[in-house]
Formats: sequence, structure tokens, C-alpha cells
Amino acid sequence: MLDTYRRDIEYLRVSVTDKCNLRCIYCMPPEGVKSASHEEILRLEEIETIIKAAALIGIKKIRLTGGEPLVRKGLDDLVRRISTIPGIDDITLTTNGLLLPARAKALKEAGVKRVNISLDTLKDERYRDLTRGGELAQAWQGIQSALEAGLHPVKLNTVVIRDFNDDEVVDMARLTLENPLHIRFIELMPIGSSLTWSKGRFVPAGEIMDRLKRKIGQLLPATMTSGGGPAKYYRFKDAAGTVGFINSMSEHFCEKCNRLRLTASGGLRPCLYDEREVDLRTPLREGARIREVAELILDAVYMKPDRHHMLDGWRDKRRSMSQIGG
Ligand SMILES: Nc1nc2c(ncn2[C@@H]2O[C@H](COP(=O)(O)OP(=O)(O)OP(=O)(O)O)[C@@H](O)[C@H]2O)c(=O)[nH]1
Ligand SMILES: C[S@@+](CC[C@H](N)C(=O)[O-])C[C@H]1O[C@@H](n2cnc3c(N)ncnc32)[C@H](O)[C@@H]1O
Ligand code: SF4
Ligand code: SF4
Repeated sequence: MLDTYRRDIEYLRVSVTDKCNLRCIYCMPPEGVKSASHEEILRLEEIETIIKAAALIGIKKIRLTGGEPLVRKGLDDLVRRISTIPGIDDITLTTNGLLLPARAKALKEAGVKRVNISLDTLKDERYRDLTRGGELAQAWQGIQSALEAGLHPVKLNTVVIRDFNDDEVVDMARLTLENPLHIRFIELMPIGSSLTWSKGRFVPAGEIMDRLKRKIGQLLPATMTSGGGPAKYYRFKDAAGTVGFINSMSEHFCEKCNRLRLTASGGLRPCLYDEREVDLRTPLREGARIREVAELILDAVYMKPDRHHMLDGWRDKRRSMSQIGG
């Protein structure tokens, strides 16, 4: 479905929960974010209905996210149901990976094609500090289990923060020389708890690329056949994996935007940086039919702005990144 700027909207990010087993410093405040009540959160059948309606208007790719999607009970079952919806040809997951070892095989069998796993550091203590209590070894087991379960390509998400983990970008990129991993360096966005941080914490992708070229070697443009996201990919000569850059701030990719976001409580957001939401939960609970839900989804498509204005300051005090789904 084309929006008013003639962008093809075919990707829906679905936050299946606003709860998380971590509290990453750039995503949540130390005390966490107040979770929505059980009643406020969409039931799995409601999510399924919304995806059926979304498929009617041309959505093909579904990414399950959160909060931490693996803490939502019944996720495998939801995946199985989504995979039978005509028109949906790609179901993927964004996760911190901690709960993957016990779940990767079952998720693959249910229909998840691949996973993106957040990993911001290679240092145990730093991981504990950054996630406020997580164990790096567990995240690595998650990555390993994703590779073993065939959830390829396994992409890693690394948010780069100056004077916190930017000293590790070279070591992280080196991982791709021998391993079939795809590391994406993400520019920190002024959302959630990072909203209160100084602009100096943000590291432009160009600076990271320069460092990688100096320390490792030439970055050759690469193509990533799977994925609907905004990353630009490169490969070091003869490397097993790739290095990607998600330049939301220094070179935004809004003119190629292809997505909508469903929050865990049933708000459909036209843009990550747009606090407007189309409420789908109320009409669903009042008995709206799939066609009517599809009409509401179209309203969100037509509300999509041409671009974000994050550099001008963030006004959305309503939702954190864990509630929007990243
Ligand atoms: N500004 C902006 N950033 C986004 C958008 N989508 C994803 N990102 C950023 O990219 C990060 C990684 O997103 P993922 O959940 O891994 O999904 P993806 O990159 O779309 O996934 P692929 O389908 O594998 O390409 C997010 O956490 C955000 O920081 C978007 O629409 N706008
Ligand atoms: C909100 S999390 C949800 C899924 C899962 N819990 C995880 O961490 O992968 C999705 C993505 O958002 C990213 N993210 C959160 N806050 C961010 C920020 N302020 N700027 C850029 N990316 C952010 C995280 O790094 C993660 O890759
Ligand atoms: S980035 Fe993901 S793992 Fe970290 S606090 Fe946010 S939702 Fe949880
Ligand atoms: S910031 Fe908004 S318009 Fe830009 S790519 Fe992200 S969702 Fe799309």
C-alpha cells in the first residue's frame, strides 16, 4: 500500500509486550517503565486479527518485538498462527537473546525465519552495567542457539554510545571476519531514557566507518538479501559476516520508510517519532470486523509523516522505546 509520499508500506513491527527482563540504560529508566495492565495489553487473538487486517492492505513482513518478546507467554503459538495468514511471507524477531537457548528451535519450527539480537558490548561487567544486571554469557548462548537453530542470517544490534562502548566498535566488527554474524551499529536516538542525555553521546556512523577502515581494512558494499530494515551493509575482504549501519540521525532513511508499529496496548503508530496513534484495541473489543480494522490501518498509513524531526528535540513523553518496540 502506497502512502501519501508514495512509499510502499509492507512491514509491521508488533510489540507483543512492554515488559522486559533487562533495563538497558538507553532504553529505560533505572526503576523500569510502568507496565500496562493485563487488560490493556492486546490478547494474542487480537494481535492475530490485526495482522490479518494488515495483510489485506499489503503488509507482508512482521517483526515481533517488545519490551522483550520472549517473555510473552504463547509466542510460539502466535507465530504459528501468523504463519498461516495469506500474504505474510516473513516473520522475524528482535530480542535481547537471553531466553533464546531454550526457545530458538521451537520458534524456528513455529515459523520465525530469523532473529536480530541486541548486543552492545563484549565485556562482562559492561554488559551488566549497560543492561542493569544481564549476563553477557547468556546473551552469547542465545546468539549461538540462533545460529544452531538455523535462524539465519543472525543480525546483532549495537547501539553506540560515546564514552561508554564506542571503544569496542573495532573488536565487535572483527567478529564478522570469522563468524557468519551481521553486526549493525545503530545511532543512539533521543528516545526513552536517552532523551535526557547530552547530544555528545551520539556517535555518527561516518566516524565509526573511518575507525573500522583504519584499524581493519576496506569496507566493501554488501547486499543483505533478507530484511526490510534501514541498515546499509558492508563486508571486509573475505569476511564471513557483514557490518551494517543504521544511521537514523546523521542520514535518516525516512524517504524509504516501509513500516508501521503496533504497540503492546494496541496503538498503531505511523512513525517511530510521532506520538499520534490510531487506537485499534477499542474498536476490536467493540466488535469491529477485519475489514473495518483494515480501514483504520489505512488511516495510519495516510498519517505517516514524510520524515522524523528527532534533531529538533523529542516531545513524546508518552512512550519509551520498550513500549514502541524499537
Ligand atoms: N529511525 C528509525 N529507526 C529504526 C526504524 N526501524 C528500525 N530502526 C532502528 O533500527 C534498530 C534495529 O531494528 P530491528 O528491530 O533489528 O529491525 P530491522 O533493522 O528493521 O530488521 P531487518 O528486517 O533485519 O532489516 C531499531 O532498534 C531502531 O533503533 C525506523 O523505522 N526508524
Ligand atoms: C526496544 S528493543 C526491543 C526488543 C528487544 N528487547 C531487544 O533489545 O532487542 C529494540 C531495539 O531498540 C533499540 N533501542 C532502544 N533504545 C534505543 C535508542 N534510544 N536509540 C537507538 N536504539 C534504541 C535496542 O538496542 C534494540 O535493538
Ligand atoms: S533495549 Fe530491549 S532488552 Fe534493553 S531494556 Fe529495552 S526492551 Fe529491554
Ligand atoms: S523515523 Fe519515522 S518516517 Fe523515519 S524511517 Fe523511522 S518510522 Fe519511518
